[in-house]
Amino acid sequence: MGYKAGYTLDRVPVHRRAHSHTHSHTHSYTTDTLDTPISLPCMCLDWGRKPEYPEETPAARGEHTNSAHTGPRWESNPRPWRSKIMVSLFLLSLPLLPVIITLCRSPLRALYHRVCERVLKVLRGKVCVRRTHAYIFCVFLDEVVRREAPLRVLELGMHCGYTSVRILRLLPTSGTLLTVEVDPLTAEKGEEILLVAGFKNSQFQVLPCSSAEAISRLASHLGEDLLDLVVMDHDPEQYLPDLLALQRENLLSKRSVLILNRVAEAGARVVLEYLTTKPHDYTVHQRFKDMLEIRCGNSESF
Ligand SMILES: C[S@@+](CC[C@H](N)C(=O)[O-])C[C@H]1O[C@@H](n2cnc3c(N)ncnc32)[C@H](O)[C@@H]1O
Repeated sequence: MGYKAGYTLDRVPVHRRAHSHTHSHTHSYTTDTLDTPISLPCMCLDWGRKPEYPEETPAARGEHTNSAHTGPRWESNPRPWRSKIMVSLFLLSLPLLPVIITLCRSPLRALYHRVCERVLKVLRGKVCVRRTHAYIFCVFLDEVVRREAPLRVLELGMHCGYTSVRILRLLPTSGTLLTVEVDPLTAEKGEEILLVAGFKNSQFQVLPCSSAEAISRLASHLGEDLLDLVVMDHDPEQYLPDLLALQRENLLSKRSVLILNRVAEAGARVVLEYLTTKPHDYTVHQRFKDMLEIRCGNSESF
């Protein structure tokens, strides 16, 4: 089999070494640590391309592509394992890329810094908005729970239990929390979090179902009691249907308090409109950003 001219990394023409090998390759470079030349074009950039050496494919040699190899694979077809090694080396060196760019003094470094700054800015903006909202909502909620010291609390939308923990830690000793989460897996994790946080099953109950379903079964959980506090943090489109269901089931008293989160969302508009049409039944006690505290009954009932 013939060869074409090429040079090793130490500038030795390839043909001197290629004689001792059964294969030689076009545009090959070798290092002293490897016995056979490495075909650089084969490394990783030729995925999906047609074979550069059609005469060396198993098909061209009359072999079936799935046939079992009798000898070591690298002897009959050396490229795949070399390619894998080179791809692995390339991938392993990727984490070093920022260090290399930072060390070299070039316009590339300035560009790299600018890209990093932009990415951080975008990420920081997104993360902060969410964190701030969750935090402000909990501060808002904490203040109401401290002030009202509710004994029976219903939370709609537990997710993984962050607000549940905040409520539970402020409840009076005999206070209990019923919390609803429609996603069963999330409800399971949320319950685990409450238990790990140190709360007991006598203090809370997780209802893994929709808010509508939970409300229809709530009387059996509450017995003679009514709800002192209802926290709506699930689906804003469900706020009005759920409020109407709570009324129908006679689960609210003249002293019940409702906390609604994310009322700026389009789905919550109908509940706000409804509340304005019932000034004798509901009073907006405070509004902060998109959070509302509503009292059942007008201000004279308090
Ligand atoms: C914004 S997250 C609640 C966050 C939680 N209160 C906290 O701060 O930790 C809304 C949750 O409500 C759940 N959810 C949405 N619609 C629901 C429904 N109709 N009934 C019960 N849960 C619902 C979602 O699965 C989601 O986990």
